[in-house]
Amino acid sequence: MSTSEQQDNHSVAQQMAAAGSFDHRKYKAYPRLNLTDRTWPDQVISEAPIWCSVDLRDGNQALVKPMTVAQKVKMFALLVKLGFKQIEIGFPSAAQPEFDFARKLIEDNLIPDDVTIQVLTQAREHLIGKTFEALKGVKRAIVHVYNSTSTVQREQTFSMSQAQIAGIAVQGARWVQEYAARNPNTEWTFQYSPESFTGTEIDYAIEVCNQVIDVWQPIQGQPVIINLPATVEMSTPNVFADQIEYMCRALHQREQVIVCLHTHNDRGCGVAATELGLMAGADRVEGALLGNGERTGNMDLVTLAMNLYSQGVDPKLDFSDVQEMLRVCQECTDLPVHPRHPWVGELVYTAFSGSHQDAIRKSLQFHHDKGLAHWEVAYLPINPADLGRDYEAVVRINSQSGKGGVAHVLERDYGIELPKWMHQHVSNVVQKAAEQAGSEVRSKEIKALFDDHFVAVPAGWNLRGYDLSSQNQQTEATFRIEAAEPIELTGRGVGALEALADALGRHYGVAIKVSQFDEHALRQGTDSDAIASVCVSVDGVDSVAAAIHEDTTTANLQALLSAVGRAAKRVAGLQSVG
Ligand SMILES: CC(=O)SCCNC(=O)CCNC(=O)[C@H](O)C(C)(C)COP(=O)(O)OP(=O)(O)OC[C@H]1O[C@@H](n2cnc3c(N)ncnc32)[C@H](O)[C@@H]1OP(=O)(O)O
Ligand SMILES: CC(C)C(=O)C(=O)O
Repeated sequence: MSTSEQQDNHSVAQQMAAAGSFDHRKYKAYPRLNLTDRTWPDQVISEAPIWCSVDLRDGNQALVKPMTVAQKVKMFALLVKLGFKQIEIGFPSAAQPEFDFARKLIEDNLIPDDVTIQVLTQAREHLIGKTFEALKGVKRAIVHVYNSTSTVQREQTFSMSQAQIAGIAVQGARWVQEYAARNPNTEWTFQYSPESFTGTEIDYAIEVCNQVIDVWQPIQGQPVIINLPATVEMSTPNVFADQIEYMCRALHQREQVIVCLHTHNDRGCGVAATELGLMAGADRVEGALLGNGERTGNMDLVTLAMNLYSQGVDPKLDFSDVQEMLRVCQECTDLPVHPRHPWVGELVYTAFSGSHQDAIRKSLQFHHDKGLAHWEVAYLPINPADLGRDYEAVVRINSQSGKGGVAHVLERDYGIELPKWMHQHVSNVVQKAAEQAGSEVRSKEIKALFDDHFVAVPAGWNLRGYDLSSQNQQTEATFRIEAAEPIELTGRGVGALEALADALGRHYGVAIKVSQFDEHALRQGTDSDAIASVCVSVDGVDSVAAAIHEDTTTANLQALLSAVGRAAKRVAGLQSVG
């Protein structure tokens, strides 16, 4: 490219940037690391990493309204309850509430013996001094010092050379070491982050980290964490994993160094990058509940932990009471939770669509019948009940739903096991209501529709009583029916239903044939209640009804009577006689 072409391109880029035009040519591809002997793709995550929550620091610094001390105490208690053993509690040198919170935890003895607090500081002596002041008297703590090492920050923020920036890191490490030595009653762990690591030339990042490790000398027993942050997520997760594997190979005293990941979610892959980074050799993970944090957030601890859980790996965190976790997070951060948030959103175990509902219903039944050792249910990667969720949310009905879903709701909520031949009839009614409403049809409304359209006795078709006598498999019967004028009919057949069909057929001069019949005990209400469903053909016109009664025979007969009564508007013969 000629110099003038380059100038032209440059000025085009400047103009585009100034105009804010939507033009991808402003951006360039992230450089790949040429790691051809990578081993991470073959690794499997078989145990939980060391977790560290940064909700109270990275999460907090990203809030419109940072948490008050009281909110921080609440969040800290939640994190402890969830099982976090390492918790970054803030940046004590940044603001008085941050300092006060650290003091409160220590002075009020709020830190359980098995929990270690962590604090963040820049590599500046007065801030490090203040940080140690905030930690006075603590049993154990991780002091996390950072400075930015990226090309952009070196050139544009700090105007410093690589050596000068490495000098900040080394000096910061020395200060931390010196201040710690002045407080020997605390068990100290040191942590260093080459902040904006993903914007840093990888060999330079290695150089800086190794200089810090050389100051701290973990080999002499001093625990050291090297945290490799995707401060801004800039690449696909596989590129990040290559970087982590490369770093793990090159760090001094690797056996003594805990390698930690701290990913952000700018490209929406924070969790994926952390997972691949763990496969690439990292030991520890920092993140925030529900992915709170700067910009698009930190890596979501809940998602990562539940991803492990769903693979049969003990996450060493307890999310059995998700509702409580959501409540505290919302109270402390004032941020809503998306209904489709992985694993914990309100709608993530809900199927509205018909084919999903049908598969879930059959799969749950299969799982139950076979008593499978492992959870394998269509569309439900885990059992929602593990997170304290009930099954009501699993199938909800709108116009996208199908007959299987409607049947599922009636069975789940009311113990009504619709026979298969009835599914379509009931679904048609619910579908119409859903289309008219243009929204969800709730369980109670579905039950009301079922009652109105199938169970309610049509006026004039109420069974008042019956007498049966059976001989040689033939039943002779008398039925008392509350028609316009109460009537008494007699009939005969194999069983009571056939006898009633016979009686009605002869009375009205129509041909009545029972084509489908089903009956079962309801598990809800009194034990003896039965539900019967009948499909009859009256002069070739099909009609369906159901009846519920404590006496099974009454339920059967009433279902038949109601089905015939429902056909009355469509069959001439039924209208002409009382
Ligand atoms: C990616 C991350 O999340 S990193 C953590 C970010 N979190 C926060 O910043 C929240 C808390 N921070 C704060 O409240 C403030 O930044 C404080 C209290 C720490 C410092 O406040 P101030 O000194 O007033 O301001 P500020 O942060 O802008 O300081 C910038 C100076 O620090 C230097 N600096 C910035 N970061 C570092 C670092 N990590 N190590 C050493 N020096 C640093 C800059 O070069 C700049 O120097 P200059 O004044 O000579 O130009
Ligand atoms: C301080 C560092 C670890 C940080 O928060 C980041 O890089 O995102």
